Amino acid sequence: MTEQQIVDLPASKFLALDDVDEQLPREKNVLGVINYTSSAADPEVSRGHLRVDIHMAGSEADGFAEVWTTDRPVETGEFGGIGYAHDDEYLLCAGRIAPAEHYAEGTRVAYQAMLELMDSLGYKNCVRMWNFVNHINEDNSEGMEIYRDFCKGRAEAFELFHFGDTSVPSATGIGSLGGGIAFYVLASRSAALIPIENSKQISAYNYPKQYGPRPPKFARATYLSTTGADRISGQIYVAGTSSIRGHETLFAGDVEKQTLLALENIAHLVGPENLADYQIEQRNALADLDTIKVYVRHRDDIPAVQRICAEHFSPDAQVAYLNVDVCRSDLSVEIEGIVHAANRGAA
Ligand SMILES: C=C(O[C@@H]1C=C(C(=O)O)C=C[C@H]1O)C(=O)O
Repeated sequence: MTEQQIVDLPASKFLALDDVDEQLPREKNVLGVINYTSSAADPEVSRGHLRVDIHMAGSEADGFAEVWTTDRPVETGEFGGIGYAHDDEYLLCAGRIAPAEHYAEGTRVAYQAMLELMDSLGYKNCVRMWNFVNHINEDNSEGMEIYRDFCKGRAEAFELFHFGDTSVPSATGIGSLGGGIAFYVLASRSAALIPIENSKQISAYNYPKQYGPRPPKFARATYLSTTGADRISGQIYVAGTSSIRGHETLFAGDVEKQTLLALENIAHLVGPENLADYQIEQRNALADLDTIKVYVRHRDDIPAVQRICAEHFSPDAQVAYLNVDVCRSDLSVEIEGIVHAANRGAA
């Protein structure tokens, strides 16, 4: 594909879990269905697209399905325990690490399979990753917090594949309700990406050692556009964002203040001042965020978090609330989303 041929950008939306098959758009092909549901299942591709069940909801009524669609034909397969679907421009793949006493090695091996698959299919741009870690704040059998254990394996795998800090994807690393560790990835073949950091936060890959032996390797956001020259009409994938300034957690124990700071962090991240550092000309605000996931540690806090979010998000945005743990035990809330359609006003 040459730079002149314009490729569409990925499309995703949330559907209700019940009857998801009935609701799948008939005029499109399905790349993947990610069920945020009440049990875990290995990735599978028997229906001509990628399917994976991630244990993120106490009951099906609290869950939802994230559906990725495309106009191009979809091919599926499995490689080293990784299920995948791709349409010649975008690859969606998923893997799982069974419950274990420690996770660094299993994470490294599963990530290696995923990175090898990307290489072999020609998807060199790792756009966005989601990681769901059961017992994320508990210690492994050697006394290391499971999130830190996971971060170690991930850092090792990226290192083996020569991913420098500025080529890691934006990501989410969040608690789940069961199933060891599950992950899925969106990668692109010809669409270009720019990793974006937040000038008000230290890059996660530069966090000091107090947060674990290997830092979390992810970008704060990824700008994805059809060509490298297009700094106007791309999408922005916002990583899981929390109440962190510099590298420090702020407002521990105050969920409302933590929600407001997480929102402020996202507003700055996707806003014109931060994007100007990357010559991206978009004037986004929180109202431009869509397909939003809000992770809340304590179920009782959900109404307060919902109230604050409703004041900032577009009434038309899709927003899912999930009651799970967050990567640091002093964080009560975390928010992610995608700016799908750019607000193109010149910066
Ligand atoms: C909230 C933070 O990190 C979380 C953990 C991530 C990971 O390990 O992949 C990515 C984003 C967040 O889900 C943060 O460090 O700011």
